[in-house]
Amino acid sequence: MTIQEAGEIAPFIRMQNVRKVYGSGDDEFVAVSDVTLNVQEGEMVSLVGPSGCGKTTVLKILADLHGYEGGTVDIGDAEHPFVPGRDVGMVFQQPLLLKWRNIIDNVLLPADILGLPLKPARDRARDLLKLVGLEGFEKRSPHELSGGMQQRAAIARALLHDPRVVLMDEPFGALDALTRERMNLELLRIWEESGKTILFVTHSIQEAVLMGSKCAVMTSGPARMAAYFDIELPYPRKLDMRQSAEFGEYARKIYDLLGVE
Ligand SMILES: Nc1ncnc2c1ncn2[C@@H]1O[C@H](COP(=O)(O)OP(=O)(O)OP(=O)(O)O)[C@@H](O)[C@H]1O
Repeated sequence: MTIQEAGEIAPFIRMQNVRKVYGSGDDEFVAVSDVTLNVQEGEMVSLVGPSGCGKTTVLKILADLHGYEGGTVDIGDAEHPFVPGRDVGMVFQQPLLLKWRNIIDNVLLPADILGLPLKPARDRARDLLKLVGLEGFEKRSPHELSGGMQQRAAIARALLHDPRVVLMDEPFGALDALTRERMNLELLRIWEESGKTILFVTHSIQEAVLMGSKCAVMTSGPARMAAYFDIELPYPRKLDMRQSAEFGEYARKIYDLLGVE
């Protein structure tokens, strides 16, 4: 019986035993040895692990920027085929705004690339700038905005073409601690309002627990998926939850999986 016949909702993203090797021959390097990950539509999955364990590689495979040598990756279904160029939004550690474009024109970049009609795209860019708290900054240059504000603009840009999945690679890693905490709460709000499926890569165990509805823990040597579990903390998530026993248990579980004393 298939999952659909059993009455369950098929996962939106299905990665089974994915293996990725860089180079060949003597230079061969196994970046990811065995990743299995099912993501339902609308989930926020935090992907946590040490540097070099293959987190970015997993995102690149999902965005179809990389092939892979073993396993299977399926996204969407036959009725709604997934087209990475159209259906993925990406946010990186650096906002990567074009300095010669003002903020709204930066947010409009995917419309230029995908050839979307400009008028509705501009209206959507305005709405998204409002969603990320940048209303009134449309005409500013990137250098006039703080690092946190620039990253908000990058999030709006990633949402412009209404992607089905947003891949975020250490999006707040370059921000100071206080701004990072504020952005964590902002992203949770944006996620709840937009209903997007988000994969969120982080090195921070606390951030992984705070942000995730699910958490994937990856370890290195060899790089593999050590665990994948629900984070059943209530919503809306709040910073002071980090002091709760329940939060502490999730954090301890991840520390144990990563072999951190
Ligand atoms: N294009 C490439 N060619 C060869 N090796 C690569 C390439 N890209 C990544 N690697 C190697 O694959 C491993 C996994 O890299 P990846 O960037 O996925 O890790 P990561 O967990 O995202 O690391 P970080 O947290 O430091 O960003 C690393 O050892 C890296 O050196």
